[in-house]
Amino acid sequence: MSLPAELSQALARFAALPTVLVTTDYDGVVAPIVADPAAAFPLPGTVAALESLAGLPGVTVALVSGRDRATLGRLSGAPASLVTVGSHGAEWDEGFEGALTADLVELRATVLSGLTAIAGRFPGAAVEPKPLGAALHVRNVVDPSAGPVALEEARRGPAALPGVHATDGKAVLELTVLDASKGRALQTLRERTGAAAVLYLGDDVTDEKAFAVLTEAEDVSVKVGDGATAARFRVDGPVDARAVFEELLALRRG
Ligand SMILES: O=P(O)(O)OC[C@H]1O[C@H](O[C@H]2O[C@H](CO)[C@@H](O)[C@H](O)[C@H]2O)[C@H](O)[C@@H](O)[C@@H]1O
Repeated sequence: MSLPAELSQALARFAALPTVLVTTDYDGVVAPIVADPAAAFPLPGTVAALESLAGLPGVTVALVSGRDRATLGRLSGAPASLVTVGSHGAEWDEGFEGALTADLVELRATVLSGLTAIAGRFPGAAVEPKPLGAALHVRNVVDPSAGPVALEEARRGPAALPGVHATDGKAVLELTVLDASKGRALQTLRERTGAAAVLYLGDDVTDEKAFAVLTEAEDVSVKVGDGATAARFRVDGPVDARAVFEELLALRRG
């Protein structure tokens, strides 16, 4: 598989830097999009390439996902050498980015029950509980015209509660009680590693916050799939994303 020439050139410049941070979204990039969120497993070879990159001097690799961190670890099978950041940037190895107070725990329970009630009225809808909130999935709603109606009910209901943060995704509305940003997560990782440049691949609207902070000269932002984006480069899907990691690995190994 050959990548766009300009992307390959950017990867070559990136690979030549002393310290780099390789980051990626999970669903839609490492794992192809599938109907069942619990069955979204990595494309063969992608995690192996990331693990090999993480084993090279001067390279840090991180998965930055909307998934809760435990699920991200389980589904991805990521080895300990990969940093994992969950809940759209709010969930780290050391805990949440912010305090989950008793009030927020109660608010999270309200959000979960509100979304569950809505899902119960739309056959095929499902709720994915997360430590900081929940996601309402409508990909499998039986009546295709009903999915947007369910999402709109959620927007006008639980999403409108004070203190609730809503994020749109692919056939999903995610509600959290702590504000989170993949962009902030990348900035934190950049500071912690002292990396000269950051690579990030993402496929969804939430990834735009990550692309927005990749403003250094040798940063490389790659949109995976269709849709408006601020990323500098675009590839078609997870197979191409794997090719990006494999090409970077070959370049870095020299
Ligand atoms: O930030 P990401 O790693 O991309 O995670 C975003 C959300 O991905 C998952 O939902 C999406 O993928 C599912 C599996 O392919 C698909 O069935 C669903 O329609 C998509 O919205 C995940 O379930 C969410 O928790 C993540 O936040």
